[in-house]
Amino acid sequence: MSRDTGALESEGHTTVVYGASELVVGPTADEAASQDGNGNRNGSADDGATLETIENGAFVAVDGEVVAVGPTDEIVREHPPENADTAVDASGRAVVPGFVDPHTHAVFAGDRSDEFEAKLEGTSYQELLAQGGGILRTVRATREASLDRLVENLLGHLDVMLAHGSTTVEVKSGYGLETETELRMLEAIDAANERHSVDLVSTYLGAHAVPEGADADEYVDAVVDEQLPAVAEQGIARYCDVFCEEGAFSVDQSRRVLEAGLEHGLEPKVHAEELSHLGGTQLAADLETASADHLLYATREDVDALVEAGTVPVLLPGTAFGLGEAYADAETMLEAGAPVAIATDFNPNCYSRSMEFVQTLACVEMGMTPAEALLGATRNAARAVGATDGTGTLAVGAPADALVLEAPRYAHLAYRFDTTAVETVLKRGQVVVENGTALKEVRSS
Ligand SMILES: N=CN[C@@H](CCC(=O)O)C(=O)O
Ligand SMILES: [Zn+2]
Repeated sequence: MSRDTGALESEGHTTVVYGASELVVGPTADEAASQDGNGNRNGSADDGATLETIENGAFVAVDGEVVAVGPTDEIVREHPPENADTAVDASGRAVVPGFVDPHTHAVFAGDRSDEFEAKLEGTSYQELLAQGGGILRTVRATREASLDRLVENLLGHLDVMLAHGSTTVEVKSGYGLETETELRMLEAIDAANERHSVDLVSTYLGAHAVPEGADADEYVDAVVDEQLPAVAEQGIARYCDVFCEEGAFSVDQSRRVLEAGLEHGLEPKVHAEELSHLGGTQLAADLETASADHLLYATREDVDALVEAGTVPVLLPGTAFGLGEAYADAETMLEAGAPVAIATDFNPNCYSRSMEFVQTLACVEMGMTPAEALLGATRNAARAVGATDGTGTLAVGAPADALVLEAPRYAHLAYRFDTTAVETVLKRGQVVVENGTALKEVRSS
């Protein structure tokens, strides 16, 4: 993740956001200090107790970094809004940290809307894949797409994500399944990160599917011997991920890929227990991966292993929603003390770019509270992508990535499921979305 790229120059810039009916700073101090920091399940049952909020709150940022947070009267006395380069009157509005979307496949080409219709008629996700559809179909379209096309597609998605409050987004490769296209996807992510004010975290996912006509073991050889060294040489991926699933990669094959990634300096992540229980979660715990993602079929033992390993469970309720599957057991994870994160999983099989909708699903379908969902979309999501600089909070020292809601309470994020509740987005202390519309400064050429 790069903080000095994108369209924004923040040197010397001062920002004051004041008058917020509810300013969400982040998790309560105790939780932030604790190992789990998951919210209310181990402590108070009071929803609001999980987040530090300030009534009539304000914050100040200098050079895109929060330098003061507190009650508006105290803050504006020291930092009069009229002296600031950016001043936002948030009266009657909740202000929350910008969302971190820690799991997306947002760079791709092609259209799979007809597969949605096939699924409605009863064809399963795995059947589509076995017929050369699904991921393999997007692979064919992505291999044919130029770098410029992929960058433009991704920038368009980032505009939508930003307007829905995502200020940091993880993006995976995985629709190339050969060196040239995997590198082109990672280059597209790198180029979009340079040009767009959303911060991107880049993940290499060469082991996303077995290419058509290939043998899985031989393909793993190609990932380990050819793709990974080439990706590492370019230095444009932070993480290495693998789809550990029947019909994709076994636990042993997944381990080979992730261990080879580690040798090349890429931190591991796993798509685990999405469509069946295969053992990817135990592998994640064994390798102490940054995150284990999906977890629809994870057992209590798996969850305990994740907690022990300090691996963040990333839940993707949009995928279960789209596939009509049962949801991951978030409540068991929270009760076990796991710092549950949530993500869109935006991809051609899960067409949602909205972390707000994900918060609604987290609450309505997975039994999370609005506070747990917001923590999952901010601080815990930041942990899943290794952002340890305060991203996902508005505490002093954190990047000043903030959302002003067209609503008086943060609970509206999960409560509403119509249009966006996000009115204004600040990235590193500068307004990049106003009245729900991305400003042209969001992108550079
Ligand atoms: N499950 C594997 N990968 C994606 C889906 C990608 C696709 O269907 O194109 C996921 O995380 O949901
Ligand atoms: Zn995924």
